[in-house]
Amino acid sequence: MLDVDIKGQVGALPLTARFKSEGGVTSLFGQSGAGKTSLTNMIAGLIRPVSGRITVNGTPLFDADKNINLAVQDRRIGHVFQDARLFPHMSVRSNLSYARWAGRRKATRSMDEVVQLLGLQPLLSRKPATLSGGERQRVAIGRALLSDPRLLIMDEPLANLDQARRNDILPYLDRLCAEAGIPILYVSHSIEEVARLSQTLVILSDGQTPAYGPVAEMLARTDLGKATGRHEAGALLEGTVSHTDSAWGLTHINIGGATIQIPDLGAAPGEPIRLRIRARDVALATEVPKGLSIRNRLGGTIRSISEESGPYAEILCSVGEQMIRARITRASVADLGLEVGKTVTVLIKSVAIDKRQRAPVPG
Ligand SMILES: Nc1ncnc2c1ncn2[C@@H]1O[C@H](COP(=O)(O)OP(=O)(O)OP(=O)(O)O)[C@@H](O)[C@H]1O
Repeated sequence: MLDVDIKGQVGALPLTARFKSEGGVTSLFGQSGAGKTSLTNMIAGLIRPVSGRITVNGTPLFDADKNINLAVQDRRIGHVFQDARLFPHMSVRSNLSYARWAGRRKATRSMDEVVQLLGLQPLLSRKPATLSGGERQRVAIGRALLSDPRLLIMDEPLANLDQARRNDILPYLDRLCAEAGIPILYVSHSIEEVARLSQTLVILSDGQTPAYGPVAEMLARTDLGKATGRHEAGALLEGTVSHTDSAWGLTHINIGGATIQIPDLGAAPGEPIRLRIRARDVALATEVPKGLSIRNRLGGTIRSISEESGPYAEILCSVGEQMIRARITRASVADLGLEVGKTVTVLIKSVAIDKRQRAPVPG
């Protein structure tokens, strides 16, 4: 449980942050300069807020009214930065054991467990300079975990990696987020990472937290366009694998009352899956179309239409209990007579959903 309600100042930027999360992975999402790093530095004790309080699992780290301001080392926060910051002269094994020693606590996780979780065994005798950026970040995460933190802060851990290295490390982050057993604050300006890894999403915009809540709910909100970035708009569907049609190479995902077909994921029936569907990959029809190549045709109801002046409109549709966003032209909205409450067929191209957008539902 993470409870933050603080005001502070970083250079010229006044920062006011208020959010609560029930644990698991909380993502702090915002554009560059929104104040993400400054906020995590306040939580970690590197910058002092002017007022308010910060509580992790019931322990106050900072409370201006009660004059509580725990020192950085007493906050027990594992901090993973964009650059791994490993000791260059030490092997991976020594970097990990140093963290354990520096933590000086009875760690809840053994070295073997952490090595296993992050796939570090083949790297143990190597020096940081011989590792790839993704491998270095995995070691940095392992080191942070071994200091037995009460909270793990990851500040854009993938920011310095190219797409191929990101794809290498993401499955480890999936496991970490599902199995870490401690709250994680994950800072990112990639909506893909946020949608994949987190349960709670906190939006940070111009030093303010205008909204926070369950990630699927937040991504379905069309009023947060400025903070989340329009081009990335999409919605998160949660479902389970029904079966894979190997003749056509398609996995069928049950999203509760409807099925979506996507390129074969190699996932077993029953496996929980998250799918981020980008708004620009969704089209709407007022009648069930015939002679169309798009396989995913879901019955939906329009719940909101964004008021915009540009050429595009964002439409939020409910499909069963889930929400899907469509980005279409305002001209189409007018031509088709789309309005709130109208039933539509939601069309999603199967090929638009690739493996990079698939994500397991964190446990
Ligand atoms: N020590 C400082 N002194 C003065 N201004 C600062 C300081 N640190 C940060 N700022 C300013 O505060 C604002 C927020 O910076 P911050 O690094 O927290 O943003 P961010 O959301 O983490 O950005 P990015 O995604 O680019 O890392 C920026 O305008 C930055 O220039």
